[in-house]
Amino acid sequence: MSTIAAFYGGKSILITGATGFLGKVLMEKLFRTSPDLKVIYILVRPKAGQTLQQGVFQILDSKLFEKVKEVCPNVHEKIRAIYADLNQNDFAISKEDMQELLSCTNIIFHCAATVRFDDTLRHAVQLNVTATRQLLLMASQMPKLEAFIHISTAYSNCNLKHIDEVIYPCPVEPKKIIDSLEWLDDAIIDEITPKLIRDWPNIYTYTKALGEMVVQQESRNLNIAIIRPSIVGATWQEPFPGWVDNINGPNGIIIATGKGFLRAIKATPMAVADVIPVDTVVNLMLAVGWYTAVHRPKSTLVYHITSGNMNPCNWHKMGVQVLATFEKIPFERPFRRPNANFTSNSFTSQYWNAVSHRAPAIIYDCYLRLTGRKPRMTKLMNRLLRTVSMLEYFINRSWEWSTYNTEMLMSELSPEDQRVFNFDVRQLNWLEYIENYVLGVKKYLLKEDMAGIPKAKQRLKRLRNIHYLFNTALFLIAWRLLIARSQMARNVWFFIVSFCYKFLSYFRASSTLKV
Ligand SMILES: CCCCCCCCCCCCCCCCCCCCCCCCCCCC(=O)SCCNC(=O)CCNC(=O)[C@H](O)C(C)(C)COP(=O)(O)OP(=O)(O)OC[C@H]1O[C@@H](n2cnc3c(N)ncnc32)[C@H](O)[C@@H]1OP(=O)(O)O
Ligand SMILES: NC(=O)C1=CN([C@@H]2O[C@H](COP(=O)(O)OP(=O)(O)OC[C@H]3O[C@@H](n4cnc5c(N)ncnc54)[C@H](OP(=O)(O)O)[C@@H]3O)[C@@H](O)[C@H]2O)C=CC1
Repeated sequence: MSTIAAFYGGKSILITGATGFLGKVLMEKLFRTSPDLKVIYILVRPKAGQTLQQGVFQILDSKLFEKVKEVCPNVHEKIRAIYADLNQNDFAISKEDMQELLSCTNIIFHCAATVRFDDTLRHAVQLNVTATRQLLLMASQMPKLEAFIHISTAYSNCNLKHIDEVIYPCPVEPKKIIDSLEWLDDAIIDEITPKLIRDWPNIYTYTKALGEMVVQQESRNLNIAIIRPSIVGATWQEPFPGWVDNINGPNGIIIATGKGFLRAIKATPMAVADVIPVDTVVNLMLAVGWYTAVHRPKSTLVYHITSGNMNPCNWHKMGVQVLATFEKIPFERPFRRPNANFTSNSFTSQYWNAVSHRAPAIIYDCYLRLTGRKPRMTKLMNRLLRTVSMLEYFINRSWEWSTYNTEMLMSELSPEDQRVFNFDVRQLNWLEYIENYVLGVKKYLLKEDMAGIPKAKQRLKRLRNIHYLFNTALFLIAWRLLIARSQMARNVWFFIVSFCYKFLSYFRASSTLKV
């Protein structure tokens, strides 16, 4: 029997961000390995036109929870959804619900966050910093609390090249920022944001760093641990390979490439693609929850869950395998044939954007106009290029994350726990993982049927022929224009034509002689 699975039996667990990508996989694993847990409280913000119960059923109806329903048929009775908005004071939780949470919770997993790179500083601080502070305050009033697990990101200190499993101080105290946001107006906040975030690439990573500082400062005598995953990708093994449910990070790029919208990207091919499967992250989270509660380390431990130092894969290898998978399993109705160029040069990148992205979009919009339809491709392309430009920072650099605490924890687990809660990324086969990832994007994100593959392959052939035809026509037009303007081009042209003519005459003469 797994010690970790047994530990969660009979426990009341509070999860924030349970409706998100990581939160759902966490709940699934908890129910599957510890079906005898008492209850999972989830803090859910109200959604228009949906009751809390409908929201829970929607989550449980997903394919992700199919196995759970077999091992834990009464799973819906063990989820207690609580109305909460982490942007509000006291999270807008009712008095009764708050009382229940305070008196019953044993373990907290704090996953909720805004992961948008372009959020306003006010909103990102509210969610990633102030809400964390408020949750810690709540935690300090929970008599039965055994562990508080805070989910941060490996990029919270991405302004450094080598990152240790420690909490780094931020230049400005989180409390000062929280206080000043109360009285500063939005226009001034926008103005000072670049000065505040300094060498962090975006508001998201900056506010996650502030969130960690808050955890350190407000930890009181709680048992706390911080987990820092790198780029969280589709499931590797559990409950089945390839599960994804949002377009963040690589997912959107895989769709844009597979659909033929994105054909070049400014990336450093040899930079480490530090993707980490979501089930690996969840296994570490559960192991950390157990270790923190049972072993009660004296200080707040930080755990890195990254792939680069143990089993590195670079963007070149990842890109080549993604493209190879599109050959076998193409996406339906692509705009152009998937192809991609990596370039680390700004000038070449702009050239590709003009030739491979903007020009085809303009041509397609002209076609839509001519056929009486509303043009839309240029707008879509501009939004995509804006998104890609925001991700570029992360695909043009490599970082080194130390993983002493994560390795220490691995060595503390029994062989059974190492198997059930496997977070040893050295066993990951990248080629297999990437293929399943792309397949998962097709099935679970795009909801495409595998029966459509032959038709998609036919369409790709047609697109290839159109591509060749278009390039030949373009070449001939360019050549014709060149001939009209340059004596040298004319001479070359006449030389080639007369050479071909002589060759053909010789060939005809020699074949006539043979007869
Ligand atoms: C040398 C030779 C090599 C040969 C081979 C070459 C092959 C190359 C081919 C490439 C194959 C693919 C391989 C994978 C490459 C992957 C690159 C991946 C980069 C990953 C970087 C991740 C960085 C992670 C850092 C930190 C990790 C974390 O801690 S948290 C999670 C990260 N958070 C996010 O990812 C959120 C980012 N998103 C946002 O902030 C917002 O979405 C936005 C600001 C980018 C856009 O916001 P907007 O207001 O416009 O609205 P929104 O509704 O959100 O979306 C608008 C449109 O944009 C599309 N969209 C959104 N996200 C993505 C995305 N990631 N990729 C692509 N498209 C995206 C979305 O569909 C919307 O489209 P429309 O509705 O049609 O307008
Ligand atoms: N995905 C990744 O690549 C990485 C993620 N992380 C970290 O992992 C954690 C989870 O990320 P992930 O699951 O990918 O993110 P998602 O965006 O998928 O999920 C975010 C969750 O937070 C909830 N949330 C947002 N705002 C509020 C609010 N005001 N009140 C209540 N709940 C709210 C969302 O609820 P709703 O469903 O209502 O929107 C959702 O459940 C985050 O802390 C993130 O920083 C770290 C590294 C990489």
